[in-house]
This record gives sequence, C-alpha cells and structure tokens, in this order.
Amino acid sequence: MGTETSNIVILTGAGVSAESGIDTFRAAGGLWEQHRVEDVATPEAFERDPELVLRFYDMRREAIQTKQPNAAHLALARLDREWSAQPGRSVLIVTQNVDDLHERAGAENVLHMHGTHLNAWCTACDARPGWTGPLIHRPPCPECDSPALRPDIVWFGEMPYRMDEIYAALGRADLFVSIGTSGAVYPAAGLVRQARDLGARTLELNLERSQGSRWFHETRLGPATKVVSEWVD
Ligand SMILES: CC(C)NC(=O)[C@H](Cc1c[nH]c2ccccc12)NC(=O)[C@H](CCCC/N=C(/NCCC(=O)O)S[C@H]1O[C@H](COP(=O)(O)OP(=O)(O)OC[C@H]2O[C@@H](n3cnc4c(N)ncnc43)[C@H](O)[C@@H]2O)[C@@H](O)[C@H]1O)NC(=O)OCc1ccccc1
Repeated sequence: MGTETSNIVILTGAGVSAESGIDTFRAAGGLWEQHRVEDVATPEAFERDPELVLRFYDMRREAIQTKQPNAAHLALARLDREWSAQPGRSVLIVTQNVDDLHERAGAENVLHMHGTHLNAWCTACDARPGWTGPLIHRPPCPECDSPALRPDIVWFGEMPYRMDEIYAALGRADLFVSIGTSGAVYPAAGLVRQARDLGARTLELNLERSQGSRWFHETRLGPATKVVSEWVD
C-alpha cells in the first residue's frame, strides 16, 4: 500500500467465497442457473410463493454454516486488524455476500449491504433476531410472536442497507478495491465510479474482467486466495 493511502474501502462479492465452496450467482451452475432471480429473490416472489423462497434461503443458510473462510478472507481480516490499528488509517469491508466468512476470518469492520443469513427480519414488529435455523415452518417471532419472519436479506427492488455509511466512507477513501464481483448489480456496481469521481485510486482483483473493469485504474486477474493474499502481503 502506497504511503499516500490512509482510508481503504473494499467491496466484495460472491467470488471471494467461491473457493470456500459457496456457489456464485452467475457462473455456470451458479445460483441463478438453478433458480430464476425473480422467483426467489424479490418481495413479489415472497408474496406469491413464500415456501419456495424460504426453502431457497434455508438451503443456503444451512450450506453456509458448513463452509470455512479461505485465504482471501483471512488476508482481508489481517489487513483490517493491522491497518485499522494505525492512527489515521481505516479499512471498511462492504460485502454483497450474505455469508459470515469475513467475520469468521476475524474481520471487524464489515458492512453487509445486502443483508446476512444469520438474522431473520420480522415484518410485523421490525425486529431482526439472530437466526440460524429454518424459516420454512413460519416460526413465531421471538419478540412479538407473530409468524411474520422473513430472511434479513435485501431482495431485488429493495433498498440496500446502510447506503449513507457507504457513501460517507467513499468520501474519505484514498483507495477503493473490488474483489470477486461481476459488477452486474446496482447500486453496488456503481460504487467504483463514485469512488473514482471522489478522487480514490481504484483496484480490481477478480478471476475475470467485470462489467465495470473500465472504471478501475488497475485490474489484477486470478483466484481471490492468490491475488488478495499477494496484494495484502
Ligand atoms: C440484475 C441487475 C441489472 N438489477 C439490479 O441491479 C437491480 C435493479 C437496478 C437498480 N438500479 C439499477 C441500475 C441499472 C440497472 C438495474 C438497476 N438492483 C436492485 O434491485 C437493488 C438491490 C440489489 C440487491 C439484490 N440482492 C442481492 N443479494 C441478496 C439476495 C441473495 O443473496 O439471495 S444481489 C446478489 O447478486 C449479486 C451477485 O453478484 P456477484 O456477487 O458479483 O456474483 P456473480 O456470480 O455475479 O459474480 C462473481 C464474480 O466473481 C468472480 N469469481 C468467481 N470465482 C472467483 C474466485 N475464485 N476468485 C476471484 N473471483 C472469482 C467471477 O469472475 C465474477 O466476476 C450480488 O450483489 C449479490 O448480493 N435495489 C434497488 O435498486 O432498489 C431500488 C430502490 C432504490 C431506492 C429506494 C428503494 C429501492
């Protein structure tokens, strides 16, 4: 990292968890091949067929709990710990992923802009209880007892979480790094342009060039476990 770098914002996508055995979305056989997005990841789909949607997320919640952080998660956690400990320096990991592998690797400054599989969300009382079991049987909300729990996940057409904090961090960033994302989903895919327009240096670490590659000052191609560890060390 150059001497001029103080505040780093890191955007991660499904590619950072691919080598932990978690399916990405768009790759062959990826999640979106097995299920049409609009059938499982929209409020309309939940309205239309809650069982199908809850089974989809129960399956993913169960799968995620059997996976382990990989070398990319561990390298980012190390960077977060060591860099944020220095005066006037900060790291924020903004993830599109709903898995908790960044946190299980030891990272502390993690912001889940599309939600997390570790919580449920009660649409009756707005509570967001920690939740690791299935939701398919419509269990009662631990706060208000109503059977109104849904995954605490941002579906298409819904506003991502904590966008104001993300934009504020971009305003302070000297360096914006994007890891393991195809740049296909907004507003996440638009963050690189905002960061660049705000004066940050932009770096892409990905298996292949993404839809937003042209907005990066530099692109390094390869599996995350290799390119992220090389970048951090
Ligand atoms: C499809 C797309 C065109 N549609 C959208 O972007 C929509 C609509 C839209 C909004 N603005 C626009 C502007 C233009 C066009 C469309 C839109 N956006 C929305 O609906 C957003 C909400 C989007 C969030 C949806 N939820 C997710 N996830 C949670 C659910 C779940 O997980 O089930 S999105 C989900 O898909 C996206 C998947 O992308 P990636 O993570 O990048 O994964 P992908 O498989 O695509 O790519 C993997 C990459 O990794 C690389 N890779 C693979 N293996 C490795 C490896 N080993 N190492 C390194 N890299 C690797 C591959 O090469 C590849 O590049 C992620 O964001 C992920 O979170 N909401 C909203 O706009 O609300 C409105 C609003 C505004 C104001 C007020 C109220 C409402």
